[in-house]
Amino acid sequence: MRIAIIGYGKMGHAIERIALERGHEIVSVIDAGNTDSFDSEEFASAEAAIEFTTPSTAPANIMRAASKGVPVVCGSTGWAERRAEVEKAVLDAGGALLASSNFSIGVHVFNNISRRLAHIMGKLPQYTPHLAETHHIHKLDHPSGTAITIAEGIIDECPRISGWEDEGILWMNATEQEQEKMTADIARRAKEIPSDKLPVLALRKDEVPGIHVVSWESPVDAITITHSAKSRDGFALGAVMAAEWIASRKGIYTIDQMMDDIL
Ligand SMILES: NC(=O)C1=CN([C@@H]2O[C@H](COP(=O)(O)OP(=O)(O)OC[C@H]3O[C@@H](n4cnc5c(N)ncnc54)[C@H](O)[C@@H]3O)[C@@H](O)[C@H]2O)C=CC1
Ligand SMILES: O=C(O)C1=N[C@H](C(=O)O)C[C@H](O)C1
Repeated sequence: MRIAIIGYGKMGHAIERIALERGHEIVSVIDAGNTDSFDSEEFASAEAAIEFTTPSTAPANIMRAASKGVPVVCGSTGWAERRAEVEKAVLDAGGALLASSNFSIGVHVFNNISRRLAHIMGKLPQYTPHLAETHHIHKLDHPSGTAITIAEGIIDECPRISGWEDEGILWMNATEQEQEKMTADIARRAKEIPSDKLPVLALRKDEVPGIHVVSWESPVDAITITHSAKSRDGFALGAVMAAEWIASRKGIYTIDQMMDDIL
């Protein structure tokens, strides 16, 4: 099928490689310097566009692609507050959108396990939850979109957890002295987080593609589940599969709808 790539950074390059491996044609590549290509015939000829850019640019890109009649798969994170506006614009344009904080099949499995665990923990008040995410130092948003999605799953399933709270960010490439200060700030903030809130901690280190850790701790033990991405290929493969899935559809879809359909 004919695919347009919006955002030719780390994910855009991985998506291009995997889309070509799966026999697709890349008809248009749009990055910050050539956004006028949205108006090109090549872009309009795409059967789906895959958007991985930045929190501030994703909403306009999705709406622009939808206005050209191209179904959109969006992996950009950090724009949740504009979701309703974007979805309305896509529906008004008669378009299609599947936006997800994480396209990896493994994260989909992990999230289901985390939800099940949270459901069980609803009956075990001695366990306190914690969520930590680790990503590369270039990441613009925190906590990660995936962490927010996992947190929302825990909140849905465990009645005594009514929300999540940002515990802070720890830059692990900082000097020892800076790290000590950040750790002290995080510890101070952690003490202020009420027991009905899930603390979410962000760590930034080197080129880590993405690690998410959910733990439930009681006075006598701890249960910990981890998803660790080995590269960006799992995210890129899921995004290309999502483009294949959405090409013939109209409307707003979730990753769960797609995964339930294909798995
Ligand atoms: N949903 C998922 O599975 C995943 C989501 N992400 C998210 O995807 C986004 C991109 O991640 P990376 O590729 O690692 O970032 P990156 O920084 O390597 O690439 C972003 C690209 O977008 C381009 N860009 C900026 N403004 C633009 C505009 N107005 N139009 C078109 N292109 C524009 C930049 O020039 C850059 O090439 C981030 O929000 C990240 O959190 C990343 C990995 C997996
Ligand atoms: O910025 C990244 O790299 C990633 N972002 C997504 C997120 O915010 O959850 C998905 C993945 O963890 C990598």
